[in-house]
Amino acid sequence: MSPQEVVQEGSVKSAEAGCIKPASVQSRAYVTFLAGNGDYVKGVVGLAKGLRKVKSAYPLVVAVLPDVPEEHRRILVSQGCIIREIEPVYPPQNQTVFAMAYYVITYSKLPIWEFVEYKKMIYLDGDIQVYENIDELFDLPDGNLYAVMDCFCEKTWSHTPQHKIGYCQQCPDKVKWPTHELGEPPSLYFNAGMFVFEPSIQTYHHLLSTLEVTTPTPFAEQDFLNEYFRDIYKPIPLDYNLVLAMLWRHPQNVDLHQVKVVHYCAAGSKPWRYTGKEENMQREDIKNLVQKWWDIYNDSSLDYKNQDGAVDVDPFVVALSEAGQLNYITAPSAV
Ligand SMILES: O=c1ccn([C@@H]2O[C@H](COP(=O)(O)OP(=O)(O)O[C@H]3O[C@H](CO)[C@H](O)[C@H](O)[C@H]3O)[C@@H](O)[C@H]2O)c(=O)[nH]1
Ligand SMILES: O[C@H]1[C@H](O)[C@@H](O)[C@H](O)[C@@H](O)[C@H]1O
Ligand SMILES: [Mn+2]
Repeated sequence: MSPQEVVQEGSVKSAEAGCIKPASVQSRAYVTFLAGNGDYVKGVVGLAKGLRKVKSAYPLVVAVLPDVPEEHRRILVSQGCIIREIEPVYPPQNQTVFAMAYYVITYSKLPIWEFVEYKKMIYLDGDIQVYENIDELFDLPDGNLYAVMDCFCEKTWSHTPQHKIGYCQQCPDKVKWPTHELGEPPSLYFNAGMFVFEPSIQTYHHLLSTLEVTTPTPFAEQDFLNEYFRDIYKPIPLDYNLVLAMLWRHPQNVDLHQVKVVHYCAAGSKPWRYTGKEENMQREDIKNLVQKWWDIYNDSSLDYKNQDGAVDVDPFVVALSEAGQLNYITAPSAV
């Protein structure tokens, strides 16, 4: 039997466990985003293997831009991922200087709202690793966007009033927000490398039409999503997206033993590019976390083909998947 099975009305049969899951549970997936022909594909392979290691019950969908080469798509399918090609989304023309020049491509994350064959999804950046099962987040009440609060202390934030006065929402009592001079403190702000959301075509169209009249800002789609979802944003514990700078900026807020998800976003921390030369990269905790990522990436027992019950992927299914035609077909559970 092929691992991919067509969703029948109401329920789906899992090839691995042979059990019937209600449609409401089956229509859940993790989703990540991949652009270009560079090395981020390694991050996504690591993520697929990490989700498998923690026995996540849901597949990993990879939203790929047209510039992701065939070879990379094949690698991802062979790791049990579902490939969905998306069209790029561009911000309006502007002179904006992004915090990182390449953040211009992260607006292309927005088409994941079109994946309405899933009722609920958890978005994860390709530079994230999942060390404990987080499937429970799918059970959070509908109607909100859930994510972890960001930290404003790194240099990338130096353009903001928060950074300039030393205020951070992670530690709001350390330097108090000067309400007398600046009015109300800024709304809670999430890191957009991880969030729980509900796909919706209506929301997608509204996101695009709003983007057309929104001036780009340094944190690109992260700023945009924060503004757009301001009223329904609900913070979740930082264990679900440890932004690495928290380790040296707010160590009192972090208990590494509790952390389930690590986001290798600090400068120099992407495991597949790690040299140890950048600031803070010689810390023992960072070296351990980079090693932990490699341990999963290099563990061949976590390759999809080596999983009990996994079947070699049918090349025809691969081709269809690459063409973006498999919207209504599920991947095996646990990616
Ligand atoms: O060449 C690239 C660059 C990025 N990506 C994808 O885009 C994601 C975002 O890039 P980074 O993870 O390098 O960026 P940061 O973690 O520093 O960025 C943070 O800020 C960004 C824009 O402000 C986005 O919101 C991003 O999701 C958020 O985690 C990557 O994980 C990856 O999934 C690629 O596929 N190829
Ligand atoms: O999303 C960005 C990014 O992940 C940065 O690397 C980090 O410094 C941030 O605080 C942030 O907002
Ligand atoms: Mn990231």
